[in-house]
Amino acid sequence: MRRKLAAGNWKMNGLAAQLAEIDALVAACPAPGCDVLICPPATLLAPMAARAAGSAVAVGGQDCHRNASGAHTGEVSAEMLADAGATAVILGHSERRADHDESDAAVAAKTEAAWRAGLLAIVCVGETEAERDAGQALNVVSRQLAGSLPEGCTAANLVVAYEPVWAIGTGRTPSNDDIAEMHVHMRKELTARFGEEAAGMRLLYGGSVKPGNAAEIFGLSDVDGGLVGGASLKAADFAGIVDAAG
Ligand SMILES: O=C[C@H](O)COP(=O)(O)O
Repeated sequence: MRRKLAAGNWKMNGLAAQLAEIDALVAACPAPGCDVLICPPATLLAPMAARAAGSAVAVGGQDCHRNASGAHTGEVSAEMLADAGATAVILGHSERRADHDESDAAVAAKTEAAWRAGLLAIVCVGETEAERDAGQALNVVSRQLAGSLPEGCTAANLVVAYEPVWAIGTGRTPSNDDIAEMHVHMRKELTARFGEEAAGMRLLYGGSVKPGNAAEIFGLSDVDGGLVGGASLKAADFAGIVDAAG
């Protein structure tokens, strides 16, 4: 039985004043029925981890460099994330693939870096609207999985997040049938490559998840929780999504 995961991605949002939302989330989720993770901007990681210490809310990073340290101005390593209190890191988000030209190979290298630092890697995949319209969604995700996942993926070190690019921040979501089809497809691909281990890997859906649609989406075949952007910024909204996952 896979324990569901409700993961929040604050993206480039949040100043110190917003740490009050973590206090509220911790108070609202004393004993959640799923794993709960918030990935703030790097500037808030350490203070957020300190405030969430001892609670059911874990914190994670939004990206990491492939190297542990060195002359890479502006970058943050997986070791630094772990040092700041992170237990997980989002990798290969479509915004990073688009804004920073991250290739599948770069995402695979970052995944290995995350493991080196003891972090859970949450690897994102997903098609554009043009790719879906062209009937290529399954193929695109297969290709991304093949290139972005290194050897050695296990249920304990990997989560895959399916985020159709056109559903992110738009209020639009695929049909339930399309979400289920993709998740079943991903499980099949992961099983072909990683064998029985794939049965325990958690597959998240992301893209316009809200308290109002979370329970329905999380109830679909092979959907093991969500990666949530906008609706993770307010504790009241995210607590509703945590409830839906539990
Ligand atoms: O990482 C989160 C996703 O990009 C989803 O964002 P959203 O919930 O604001 O659509």
